[in-house]
Amino acid sequence: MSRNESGGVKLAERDAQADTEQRLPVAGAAETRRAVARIFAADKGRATLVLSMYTLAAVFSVALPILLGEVVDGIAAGWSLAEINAVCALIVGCVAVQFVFGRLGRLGGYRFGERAAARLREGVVERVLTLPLGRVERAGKGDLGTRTATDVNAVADMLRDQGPTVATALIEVVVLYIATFVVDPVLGLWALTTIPLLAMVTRRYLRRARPAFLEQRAAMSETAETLGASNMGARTVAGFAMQDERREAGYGRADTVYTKMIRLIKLQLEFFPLLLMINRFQLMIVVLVSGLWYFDGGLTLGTAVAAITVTVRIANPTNAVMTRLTEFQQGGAALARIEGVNLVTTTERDADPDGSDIRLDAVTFGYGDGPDVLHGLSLHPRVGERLVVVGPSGAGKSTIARLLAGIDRPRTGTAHLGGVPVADIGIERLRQSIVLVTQEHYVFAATLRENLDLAAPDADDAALLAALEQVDARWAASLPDGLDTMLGDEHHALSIAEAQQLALARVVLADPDIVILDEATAGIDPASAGNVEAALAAALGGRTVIAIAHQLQAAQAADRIAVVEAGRIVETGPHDELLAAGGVYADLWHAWKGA
Ligand SMILES: Nc1ncnc2c1ncn2[C@@H]1O[C@H](COP(=O)(O)OP(=O)(O)OP(=O)(O)O)[C@@H](O)[C@H]1O
Repeated sequence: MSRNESGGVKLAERDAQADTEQRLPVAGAAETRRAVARIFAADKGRATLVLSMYTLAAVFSVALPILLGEVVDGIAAGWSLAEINAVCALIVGCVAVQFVFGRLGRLGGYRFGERAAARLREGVVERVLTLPLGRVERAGKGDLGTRTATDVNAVADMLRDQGPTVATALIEVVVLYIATFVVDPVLGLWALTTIPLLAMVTRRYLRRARPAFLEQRAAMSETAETLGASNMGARTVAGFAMQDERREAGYGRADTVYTKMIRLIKLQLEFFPLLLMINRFQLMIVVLVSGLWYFDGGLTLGTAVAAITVTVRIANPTNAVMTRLTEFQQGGAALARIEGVNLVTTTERDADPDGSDIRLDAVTFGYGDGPDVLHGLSLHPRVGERLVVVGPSGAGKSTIARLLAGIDRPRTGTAHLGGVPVADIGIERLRQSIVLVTQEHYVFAATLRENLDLAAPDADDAALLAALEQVDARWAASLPDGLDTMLGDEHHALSIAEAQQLALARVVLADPDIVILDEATAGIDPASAGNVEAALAAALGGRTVIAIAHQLQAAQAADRIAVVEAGRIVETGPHDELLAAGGVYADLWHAWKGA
């Protein structure tokens, strides 16, 4: 099977698997409420100040209808012009004060939201970085991507924009209800009569909307997953004429999102007209009662006007709260998903290795619920040895690398570093001992210096340049701004080979005891790959190097070669010995030489 074909089969297998992969958990309502409480507790002072501003703004705003009622009664009682003017001036004063508190509150609310969103974003990224790589991979790129980007943005939007609006409106509603009691306690009670109805309708809506929002967001994640897979594997999709299949998969996902959205819209179409009716009903009750009472002589005209004006004003903030409930639900669903990342249970990784002896003993391993791909395999690289692992495509070479690097745990048998299971060693500690370099390299949109010193924050420029030289990265010398050159697609884009050399330079700088290279020079053209490998070998002298290689050239120079076939080690020994033995390695060598 050619490399391209093997890649195609793997893509198809892995993509099909993505559906059944272990999704990250989603937090329940109680956990989400605790997350909200944590957000507020983290900036308690500012939150209290902002809420006080909102309350003051609401209090000064209800002064207007109450004072208006006073003016009406004052006119009826024969107030002088000066008295009327004084109350009107008071009204203007209240409006001005309300405006100032309102603006300050909004500004403070926005700042609070911005800071909370930033903390949330940092928190989730930090958490993802502490998760074992195997768990992150199983979560699926689409799901994780949606949680760390789309969901965090939705919560940020809720905290920054919707949050202050809803908080202001909620406080206004409460203050307005209190005001109806201040105007007249009996009318206040009448205004409250529609509350049970409102609570019932809202509760019913929220109960049905929460799962609907969660389902809609999950469907969006799955769409991102499917489209991402088609995108990443575009060449393979074309090579295997899988366009129709992929298109159908995309349509299928989009259809699910559409169905979920329609369900939500239907829920809202039921809820909002009901809300409007309840508002109107409340106003009708207060107008009717205060009107009848006024004509009966039990109420002054001013009190009736004040009660009706206050009740009219209840509708606006109530609607503002309810309309934004939708965004709040979206934000709540997004927060539940972000909080879910914190709920991922991982075994405590606190084992402390004694030395740098690494070994696999009788390990079996398979992906997910799939069959074993390694069968009782043992491999013991000697300390300081350069061991090359070769074998046909799909034999299990990369899987060996993953077990040695502690990304996955064996099903049975042991993968030990310094006498303890590799997968039990804390990520930070493990990275001091082992670095795995694969074909996937990431070039950060940052300077060359920043791209390098993430592997060794204390290294000076001379050390960074020496590391580049040690991996034969001559291109670095001709960069316009040297180590200060900005890298990344929008600045100075590196070729695949250059990005691989950058990754290898990071290994030199990180200086771990054990380096695992999984086809780490595959993107470099074969002629230069030899130079890079020789330079790297010199740089890594004294380290244990386990290299997975397709190019058998690398094997020739190794201390020892391990040949893997169908998940088992079938031969080990130095090049000359294996060649003379005339077994699997000799066949591979001759085939490679012939090619
Ligand atoms: N993430 C995965 N999910 C499911 N199966 C996988 C996954 N990765 C590898 N496999 C399967 O495990 C087996 C061993 O794969 P592995 O990548 O270790 O082989 P390899 O020798 O490194 O192959 P290659 O030389 O093509 O990279 C193959 O059958 C492969 O299809």
